[in-house]
Amino acid sequence: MYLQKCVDLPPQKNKPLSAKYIRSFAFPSMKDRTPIILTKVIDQLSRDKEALIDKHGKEAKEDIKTVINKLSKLKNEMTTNKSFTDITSDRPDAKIWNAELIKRSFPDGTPPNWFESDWLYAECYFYRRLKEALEQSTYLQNYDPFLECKVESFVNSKGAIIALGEHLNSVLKKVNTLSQEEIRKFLILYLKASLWGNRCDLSLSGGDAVSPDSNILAQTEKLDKFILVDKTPLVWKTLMEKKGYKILDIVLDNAGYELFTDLILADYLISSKLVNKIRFHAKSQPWFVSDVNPSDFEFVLNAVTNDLEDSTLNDLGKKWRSFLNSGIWSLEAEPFWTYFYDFDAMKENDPELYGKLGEATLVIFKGDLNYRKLMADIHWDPTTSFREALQSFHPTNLLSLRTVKADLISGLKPGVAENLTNIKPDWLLTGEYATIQFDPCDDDE
Ligand SMILES: O=P(O)(O)OC[C@H]1O[C@](O)(CO)[C@@H](O)[C@@H]1O
Ligand SMILES: [Mn+2]
Repeated sequence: MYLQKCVDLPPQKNKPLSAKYIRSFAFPSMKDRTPIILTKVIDQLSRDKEALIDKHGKEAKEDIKTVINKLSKLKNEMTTNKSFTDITSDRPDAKIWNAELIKRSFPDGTPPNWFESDWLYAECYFYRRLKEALEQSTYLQNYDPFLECKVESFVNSKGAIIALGEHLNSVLKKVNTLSQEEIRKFLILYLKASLWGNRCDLSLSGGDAVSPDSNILAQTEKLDKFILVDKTPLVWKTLMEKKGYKILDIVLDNAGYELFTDLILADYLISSKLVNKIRFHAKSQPWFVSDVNPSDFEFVLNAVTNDLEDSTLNDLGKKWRSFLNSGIWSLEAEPFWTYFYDFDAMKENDPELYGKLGEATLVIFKGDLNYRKLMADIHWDPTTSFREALQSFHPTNLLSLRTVKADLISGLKPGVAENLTNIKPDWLLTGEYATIQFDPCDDDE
């Protein structure tokens, strides 16, 4: 039986998460959630078939059929726990994936599989296989099966988007006369809006739309009790103490509403002169359903600029475009973000990117998957310090804004995790709770 090697255990202390532990979130995620995501991709392709044929001609029909067959085969491989196969692709990253497959093979040479591997590796491999099927086609090379649900998430959040946009606009009108205290207060407010934006990922919901409360700014205070660690004072201190030219990196998570909250924060940081330049980091391929690709970034910018109902949004959109044109903002999509690597592995495997992040005064990591990578996807004792859990990853001052959606965490005070387990056994999985965690730059110590 294919699940024979799974054990009836919860995640194991100080070990990477894996679907082999039946009482961990990785198990139902690999058994049910990922195959559902794949089924939805196949359904989406079937729905888009006519439009794709209209666009590319009837030759596309066979092409779509071949991709659907490959994806159905992938689903079967996953649900019957088949061994992983090499990535067949001309893209340079294939070599890295294929070398990893050998590295992770069992002692008898059998390649890794879906349920016994580390969960992070298996999940990332899934999205790489999805891309492989598209890459091998003629007409679907750049097809994004998650595009429609990402667009929908933006459209469904319109109320919250307008409210946030108008709030920022009214603050920026008086930005030059704000006191230090007011500048600090609004920084914290927009950091929290961006944090709670992370509740709206579409991977946990399997692609179903999740809409934010349209009154998110009024909500942030009420939500404070769900923030288990709040290091916002250190963000303020860091930005205040550092003099001269300040670069901020934002390692983005989800498209749609969450991206909009990130752009609001980024605008505020530039307009209040807390930083001088912001580099956004997106994913270069469809990733964990709702993660931002460069085209999703473009979509949000265009949607905001051309919004027919709200001229405040139009003004923000024009300003954001000018930030991009002048280089005050930039958008990058380095391959490292769509590998299987955790961030402890960055220094060794992408020293250039590690060095680049080191140029920044602060790097913000958004969301749950980035958090998992920060933690090397290890089930730490919850009282392990955030710093220790980061292991070798200390490129510069680092901030994580995460709503808690997977069974790992660090930096909690003794007793907090146990208490939450008593009152809400699934507290690690629902996105209701959040953490704002900070690691200072080594040079500052
Ligand atoms: O968009 P986020 O916040 O990274 O969340 C992604 C979801 O995907 C996972 O990383 C695993 O599928 C979960 O941990 C989380 O539910
Ligand atoms: Mn995501």
